[in-house]
Amino acid sequence: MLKIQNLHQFYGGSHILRDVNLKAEKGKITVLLGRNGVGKTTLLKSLMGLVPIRSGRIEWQGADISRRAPYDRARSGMGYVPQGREIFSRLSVEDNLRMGLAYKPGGARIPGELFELFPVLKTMLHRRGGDLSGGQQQQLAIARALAPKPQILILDEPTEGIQPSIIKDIGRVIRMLANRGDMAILLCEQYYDFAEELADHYVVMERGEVIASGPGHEMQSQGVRQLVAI
Ligand SMILES: Nc1ncnc2c1ncn2[C@@H]1O[C@H](COP(=O)(O)OP(=O)(O)OP(=O)(O)O)[C@@H](O)[C@H]1O
Repeated sequence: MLKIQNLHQFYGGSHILRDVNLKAEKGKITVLLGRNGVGKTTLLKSLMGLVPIRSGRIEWQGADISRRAPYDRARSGMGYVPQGREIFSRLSVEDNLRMGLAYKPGGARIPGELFELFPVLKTMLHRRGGDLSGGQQQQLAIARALAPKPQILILDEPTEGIQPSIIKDIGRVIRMLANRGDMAILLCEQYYDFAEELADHYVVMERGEVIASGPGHEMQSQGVRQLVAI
C-alpha cells in the first residue's frame, strides 16, 4: 500500500502541496482529480522522487521512501506513466519497452502479456515511437511502465488528447489490472466521466490541498463533477 502523510512541497518560495494525505491500496483504483495547476502532477512527481518534498512522509509497502532516489522507487515496484507520455520518439516500440526494464538485471524479457493488453504494440514493434499516434503512444507508455511488473501503477492524465475508442481500451486495461488484486492504481485525471467510471476511491485537490475524498460510488452524490468543472 502507498500512504502519503502530511506532505508539503515547494517550488522555490511557492508552497505547492499543502499537508496532503492520500492512500492507494492494492486491487483498488484511486482517482486524483482537480483543475489545472492545483498540484496533481507535482504530487505524482513527489511520489516518484522526481521533485524533492519539504516535509511529510511517503510510505510504500511499509517503508518510508520519502528520501529515496527515483530509480530506487522504480526498483521497489512503483510504475509511473508521466503526463505527455515521454516516449523516446527515435527508438522503436520494442526499445521503448526495453527502457522500462533498464534497471532489471541483464536479459530481462518483455512480458508477452503486454501484447495481449495492447495488441497494437505487437504489430508496431519495429516502428519508431514517434511514428505512433497519440493514443498508441499512451498505450506504449503504460506498457513500458508495466514491463517490470510493478505493484503500483501511477498514471498522470492518460486520456489527455486521445481519441475516445483508445480511451475506452485504456479504461478496460486499468480496470482489469486492478481486478487482478495484486496492483494498486493511482490515476490522476481531468476527464470526469472516465474518472468516475473507474474510481474505487476519489480524492479532489484544490490549490495544493485535498478538499474532498470518499468512495467512488459517492462521486455523483457528493457533487465532485462541480468541484472539478472549469
Ligand atoms: N518546475 C516548476 N517550477 C515552478 N513552479 C512549478 C513547476 N512545475 C509546476 N509549477 C507550478 O506548480 C503548480 C502546480 O502545478 P502542477 O503541474 O503540479 O499542477 P496540475 O494540477 O498537475 O496541473 P495540470 O493538470 O495542468 O498538469 C502550478 O502553479 C504550476 O505553475
